[in-house]
Amino acid sequence: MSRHKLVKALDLDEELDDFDGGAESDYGEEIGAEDKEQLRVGTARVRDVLGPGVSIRDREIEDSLWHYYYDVDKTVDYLLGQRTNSQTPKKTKKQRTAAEVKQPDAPINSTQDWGTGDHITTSDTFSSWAAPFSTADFFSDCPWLNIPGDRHGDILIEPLYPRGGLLGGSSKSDGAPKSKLAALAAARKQKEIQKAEDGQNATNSAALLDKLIGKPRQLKPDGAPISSSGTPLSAITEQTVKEQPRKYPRRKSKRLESPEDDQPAKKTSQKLSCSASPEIEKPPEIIPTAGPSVFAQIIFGAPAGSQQHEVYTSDRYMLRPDTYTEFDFAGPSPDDVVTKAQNTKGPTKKPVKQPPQPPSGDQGVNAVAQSVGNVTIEEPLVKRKNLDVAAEFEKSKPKNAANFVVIGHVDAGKSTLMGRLLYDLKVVDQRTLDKYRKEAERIGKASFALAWVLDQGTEERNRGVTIDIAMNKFETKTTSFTILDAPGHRDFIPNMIAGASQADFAVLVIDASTGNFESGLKGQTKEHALLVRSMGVQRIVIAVNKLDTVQWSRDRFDEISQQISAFLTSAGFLAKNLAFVPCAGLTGDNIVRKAQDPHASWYTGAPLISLLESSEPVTRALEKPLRMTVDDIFRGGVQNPLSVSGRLDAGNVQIGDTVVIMPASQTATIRGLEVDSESSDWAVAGQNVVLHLADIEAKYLKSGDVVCPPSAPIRCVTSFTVKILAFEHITPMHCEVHKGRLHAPGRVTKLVAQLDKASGAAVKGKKPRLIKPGSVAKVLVEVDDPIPLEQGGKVILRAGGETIGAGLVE
Ligand SMILES: Nc1nc2c(ncn2[C@@H]2O[C@H](COP(=O)(O)OP(=O)(O)OP(=O)(O)O)[C@@H](O)[C@H]2O)c(=O)[nH]1
Repeated sequence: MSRHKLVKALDLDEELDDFDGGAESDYGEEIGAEDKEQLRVGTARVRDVLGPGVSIRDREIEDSLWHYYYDVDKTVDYLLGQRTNSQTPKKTKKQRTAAEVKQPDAPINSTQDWGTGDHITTSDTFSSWAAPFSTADFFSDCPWLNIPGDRHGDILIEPLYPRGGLLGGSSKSDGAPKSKLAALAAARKQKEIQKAEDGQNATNSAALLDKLIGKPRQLKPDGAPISSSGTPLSAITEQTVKEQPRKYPRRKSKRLESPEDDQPAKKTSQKLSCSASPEIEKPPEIIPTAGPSVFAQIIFGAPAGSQQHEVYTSDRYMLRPDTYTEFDFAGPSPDDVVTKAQNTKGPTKKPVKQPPQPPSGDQGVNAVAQSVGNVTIEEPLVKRKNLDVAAEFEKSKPKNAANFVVIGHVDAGKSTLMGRLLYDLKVVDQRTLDKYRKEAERIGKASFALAWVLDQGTEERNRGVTIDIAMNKFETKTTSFTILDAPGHRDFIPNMIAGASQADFAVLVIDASTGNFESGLKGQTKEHALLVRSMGVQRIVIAVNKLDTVQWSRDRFDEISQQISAFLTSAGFLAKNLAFVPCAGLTGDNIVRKAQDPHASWYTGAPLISLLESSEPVTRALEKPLRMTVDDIFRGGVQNPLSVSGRLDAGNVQIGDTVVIMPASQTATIRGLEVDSESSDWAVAGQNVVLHLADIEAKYLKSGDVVCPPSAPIRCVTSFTVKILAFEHITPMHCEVHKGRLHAPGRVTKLVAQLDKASGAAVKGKKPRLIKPGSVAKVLVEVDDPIPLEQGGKVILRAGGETIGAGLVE
C-alpha cells in the first residue's frame, strides 16, 4: 500500500481508517531499528510491571508504548484501564453525570473517559502521572483563558456527513473488522466528541494561543523544533507541498509538553483550528494539481517561471496565444475609441488620440469632484417675439372652433357614436378599425370595436366602459371640433365634470332601446344634463340612439324627445338650443350620412354632423387676462422636459412669456407651445394647447392649477359664495368641491338665501335651513386649502358619491 498522500489538513483518524489492517505489515517495514529496540525494551518493562497474571499481547503493549512515547508507566496504566473496563459494563453517554459533562476543568479522576471509550482506573501504583489534574491549574497563569463554561464556543464542529478518508475511503462504522489502529482512531473520535461536550475548549484555546504566539510544541520528524505560528498564511498557500512519506512512526521519543497531550486520543484527533498535534501544526504544503485558469492568468499574470499564456495552448482552452493579442488596459477601450471618433469633427480617418490618463488616488477623486462642480447646466435662452397675438389670430382667419362634451347614461352608445363619426369622416382609417375589430373579437367584445377608437385604455377596453375623458379632434369645412367623450358610469362623474368644464356645448346620447331609456332617465341622463347646464353649457344636441333596436319607431323617438325636452327646459335650457336627431351609431345611420334603413325614411331632418356644425361660433375672451386651467402635466423629452396641457379659457400666450402658476405662485417661462398638436408661436382663448415650460419644477404643478400672467394672477380663496342649483337636499354639510380637474375637501358652512329660479332674486322670508332638490340658492362654501377661483367660475359640490349641487362663483 502506498503511503504517499497529498496532505492538506491532516486528520489522522481518517487516515487510519483507511488502513484497514494494513498497519500490521507497514509497522514492521517502516519503523527504524532504534524504535524497534525501544519497543522491545519497553515491552519487557511493561510485562515486568504488569506481572505474569495479566494476559496482554505484545502488539497491544507496543501500540501503547508508541502512543506514550515509550513511557512505561503510562502504558501500563492505559493497559490496565483497558482491561478493567473490558470487565465492567461501559457507561453510556446518558449515564454520565451532569457534573462529569459540565465541568471541563474538573480534575481527571478515575472515571474520566480517555477517548478510547474506556474508563481508566487509577491506582496509587500509577498515580505518579495520573494524579488529579486540573486544566484550570495548568492554565492558572493565563487568566484570560478562564472563560465561563456557558460562553465557550464550539471549536470542534462535527461534519454533517461522515467524511471519507484521505484516499476516499469512508469511516468504517458498520462493524466490519478493523485493524487495531483503526479501532484506536475510532475511539479517539469518540473521545473528541466527548471532549467537546465536556467543554475542553479552554484547553484547545490554549493550544491555539500557543500556536499563535509561536510556542514550540512539537518537533519536526527530524527532531528540530518548529514554531506553530512561524509560517504566515500567505506562505502556506504559496507553498508547494511535496508528497511526503507518511511514515507511521514519524515522531521520535520527544514528548509533548502539555499534560493533556499525554492522552493518546488527543494527540491525533485535534483539528487544525485548535490542534496541538505536531503533524497538524506544520503548515500544510499544497501541490498545484493544475495550472492557473485563463482568467486567473489574465488577472494575476502567468506563474513565475512559466512562459506567459503557455497554459492556454492546452486543448482544454479556447484561447491560443496565436489567436489573440494582449489587451492594453492603459489605453482606451474599443467603445472609447468609437465614441471619441464619433464625437470628433472632421475626417473619420484621423487617428484617434489617446485620452489623457486619469490621475490616480485622491488626486483623481478631487479632480472629478472639481470637474463636476464646474459643470453648469444652461437653460436655452427663450426669446420672446413680442407678437401682437390678437392681430396674428385675426390674420390667420381661423375656423370656428368648438369643444363639445358627449354625455349620457352608461352604455348609451356615446363612444360608438363618436367612433362612427370619426370613421365616417375618415379621421380613422379602415385598417385601424379592422385591427380594433379583430382585437375586440378576440376578447369577446366585437360590438365595441367602434368605441375603441376613443376608449384607448386597456382597462376601458377590457371592461367595455369609458373611465376618463377621451379627447379627439376632427374638422368640417367650417368648424374645428374637439370631442370630449365623457364616461357614463356614475363612479366616474368627476372625470365627466372635468370634460364638461371645457365644453362649449354638449351632445346628450340617449339609448332608445326598450327599458334602457327609462333606466337612463333615472340614472345619469338627467344628472349629466343638469351638470353641463350648471357648468354654463347652453346648447345641447340630443342623439336618440340605437333606434335600429326599435325598428326606427317614430313613436319611440317622439316619446323620448318629448320627455327629454320637458326635462331640459325645466333645467334651464332654452327650447331653441335643443336639437334632436334619431340615429344608430353602430350602423352609422344619420351620423354623417342620412339613414339608409327604409324604416327611418320618416326622418327628413339633418344628420348629427350638420347639427354640430350649426352651433354658434364660440365667443373668445381674447382681451381678458390669460387663464388656462391645467388639465394634465407630463414630462417630454430633452428639449421639452416639462409641459402642461389644457384649454385657454381667456387671454392669449406666446413663446417667451413669463407666466405664474397658481396656487403655487411659481413663475415659469413658456419655452414652446403647441396648438392642436402643432407647433405655434402663440395661442388664444378657446384653443387647446400644450405649454412647454422652463424655469419651474414639476413639484409646483398639479391638475386644476391655473396659468396666469404675473400681472393679473387669479385669486386663491378658502371661502366663497356660490349660486347653486341643488340636485339633492343641501344643509350645512361636508362636501367635495370640484372645479374642472381640481377637487378639494370642503363644506357648506352657510345657506345664505333661497333664490327665485326665474329672476335670481333672493326669496324674502326666513333664512333657509334646507335647500330642496331643484331649488336655486346662494350658499357659503369653505375649503381647507386655497383654490384658484374667481367670479363666474364653475363649481360642482358632491357628497357621498352624489352631485348635490352645481353653480357659479359669485
Ligand atoms: N344596436 C345598437 N347597439 C349599439 C349602438 N350604439 C352602441 N351600441 C352598443 O352599445 C354598447 C355600449 O356602447 P358604448 O359606445 O361603449 O357605450 P358608451 O355610452 O360609450 O358607454 P360608457 O362610455 O361606458 O358609458 C356596445 O355594445 C355597442 O355596440 C347602436 O346604435 N345600435
